[in-house]
Amino acid sequence: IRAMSGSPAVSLKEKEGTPKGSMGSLISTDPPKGTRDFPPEDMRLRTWLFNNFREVSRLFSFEEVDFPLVESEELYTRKAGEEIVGQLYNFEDKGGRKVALRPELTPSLARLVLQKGRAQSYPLKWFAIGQCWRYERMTRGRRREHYQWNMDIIGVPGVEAEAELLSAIVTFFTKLGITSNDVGIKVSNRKVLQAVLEKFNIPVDSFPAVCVIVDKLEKLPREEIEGELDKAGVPSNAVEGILKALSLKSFDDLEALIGAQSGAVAELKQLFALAEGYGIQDWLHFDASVVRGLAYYTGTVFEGFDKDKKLRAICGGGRYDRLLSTYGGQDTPACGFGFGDAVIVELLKEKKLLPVLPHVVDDVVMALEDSLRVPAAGVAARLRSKGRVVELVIEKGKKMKWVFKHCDTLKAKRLVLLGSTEWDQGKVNVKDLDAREQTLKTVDELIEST
Ligand SMILES: CC(=O)Nc1cnc2ccccc2c1
Repeated sequence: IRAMSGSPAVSLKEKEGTPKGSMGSLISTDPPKGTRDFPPEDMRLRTWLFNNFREVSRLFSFEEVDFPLVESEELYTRKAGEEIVGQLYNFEDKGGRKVALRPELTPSLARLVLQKGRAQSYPLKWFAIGQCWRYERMTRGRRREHYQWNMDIIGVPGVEAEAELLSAIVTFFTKLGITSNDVGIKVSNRKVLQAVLEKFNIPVDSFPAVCVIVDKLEKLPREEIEGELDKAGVPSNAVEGILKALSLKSFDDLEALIGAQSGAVAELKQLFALAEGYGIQDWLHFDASVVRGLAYYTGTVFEGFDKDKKLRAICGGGRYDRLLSTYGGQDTPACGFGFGDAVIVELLKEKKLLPVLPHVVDDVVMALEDSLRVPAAGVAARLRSKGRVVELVIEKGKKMKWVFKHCDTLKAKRLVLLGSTEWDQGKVNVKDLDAREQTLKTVDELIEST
């Protein structure tokens, strides 16, 4: 798009050496800061990844749903100090509505569940793949958008739901060639922290904020965490208890701290027993330090991590039994996960598991003279109606050397040439590029042989 010369509509970055088109200087061709374009090769990888997301969701009998990218800001105005809320990509629209580009998909899913109400037969097993946004002021150079795959189960109070979700995640990793030597899933339960806060008589409504704070334990210095806990109303003697609880390594330690009758222990034991049934136990690791950074989790929490510890969390999720009631709806048990499109690609690169995805066609069709372009279009149309991927050469003046190179790039299986000598006999020249044979065929014979 060339900015009109004279008074440009867009702010032009007049850099010397900016190529000058006929109408004026070039606008920036970069996408907005923190966002990506998907040119063909990158789009093929994204499509491949999303097709795997969809295939696993299908195997687990989940149904696809979708929602608008823009949502009312009130869906995300949680007060627990979450980073994702602090970086809301929000604005006021021309109708004065306070809206935001969604930073995650779960609130939209909860809204849709509430909208559909009990008209749905529970449990609901829904999945979505959607772009999520954040606005980071600091030029940390981090991305401002990514795509997330979400799977959610609504209406199942037991950990059978979490077990299904964990099995789906493992199925996905396995499908891509990732093993339990490469990746693990840390599993814990926020009821551990809840029990500790109760022991120190810390008010229940500070629970979400405390979770958001302690989720940063491995990212911020200890004194900063303690300062934030203090501001959240956690007495200093409780801090020790909290940190101790988060460092526990076994169910026995857990029972010793919060008692064998605690919900957390029972749920975790049952979840790990179910995992044995799925055969995914090698992937799961109890780790009390996992809390996740979203305020609304209430029970099981989990996150996928790479065992080389080079990358950020690959995916994450948990149980959020109170989210629907915070939106004024009926309390409904729910759990789900989010799986981003960025870290997984870094992991596949690390493990040399990135697929090679050339742009592949079946047949290349070319008229050797302009006078044969019309019949060539007919040949292409008939091949396409048989489901063949056809690249019809529509450029002018291409020679044989060029078209063979083009077939090689496209990994074409056949080259169909229309030349007047053969065409006068009603034939086309069919080159089988794999078998390196060529035959003259009528178009009918060509179509039949496809
Ligand atoms: C690695 C990466 O791209 N993370 C990322 C990128 N964009 C986001 C946008 C919204 C919420 C979380 C996000 C997370």
